Amino acid sequence: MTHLSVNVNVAALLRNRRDHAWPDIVGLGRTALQAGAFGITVHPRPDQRHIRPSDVWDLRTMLDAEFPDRELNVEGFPTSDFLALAHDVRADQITLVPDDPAQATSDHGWDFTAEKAFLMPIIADLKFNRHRVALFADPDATHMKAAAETGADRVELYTGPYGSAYDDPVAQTRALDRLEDAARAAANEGLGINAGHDLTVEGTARLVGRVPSIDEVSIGHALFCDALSHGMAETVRRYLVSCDGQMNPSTRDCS
Ligand SMILES: CC(=O)[C@@H](O)[C@H](O)COP(=O)(O)O
Ligand SMILES: NCC(=O)COP(=O)(O)O
Repeated sequence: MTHLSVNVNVAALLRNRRDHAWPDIVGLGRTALQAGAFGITVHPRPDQRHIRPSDVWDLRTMLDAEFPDRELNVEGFPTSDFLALAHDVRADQITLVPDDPAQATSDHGWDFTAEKAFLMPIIADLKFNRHRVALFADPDATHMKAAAETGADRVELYTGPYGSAYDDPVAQTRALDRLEDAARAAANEGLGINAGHDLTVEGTARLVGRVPSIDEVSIGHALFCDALSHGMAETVRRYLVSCDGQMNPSTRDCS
């Protein structure tokens, strides 16, 4: 079964628009977990455009008190501030992403060969402190040997090109083939496989149907769009069906 980790970045983006106490990030996370999500993902960026360190602490407090069997996945570029936060909140999983602070969003994986010397000591220290380490990776089978050589536990396959090809069947199939090849290569190197970015309820079902070995998908943007129409609990239930590789009977309505 592919685990679902709900990324709550966009709820924090909405909260910061007026900086009131709503939407309630922790409350939405709680509803997602109550509906069956395996975990919560956050990406505290340096400019705090959405998730703030205080949000991460609040989510950790809720998880410890109410869902000790679920996980907190903290994503970000390994600055000293980021690593200190991820360590101090006892992130179950830390997903290292090669984002420049000015980037609009995450849109590429690591250059594992060029960044190996930089990443290896960081990964070794995180694993020593009992964090699972995932590295954001382009879906390229030829990159997986170098990814494994960093010592990481998993790769998170970047699904942006796949997700954005929702209206181009040829491009979507090509992207899905790349993801399947990359996942196979990652598994052959002993890496666990996560996936994320621009996944929808339909795209997740197709992806997991093709690559059932995926350990975890982290989904935020499309899931919250759907939750505007269907509510968080029902939306999570739909994404859990997709994480089983099954198409939902309901259509995705992001209106
Ligand atoms: C790593 C990745 O693809 C996403 O998890 C990322 O967190 C998206 O960041 P924004 O929500 O800031 O676009
Ligand atoms: N790692 C992907 C993630 O956490 C959420 O990405 P998105 O669904 O908001 O594009």
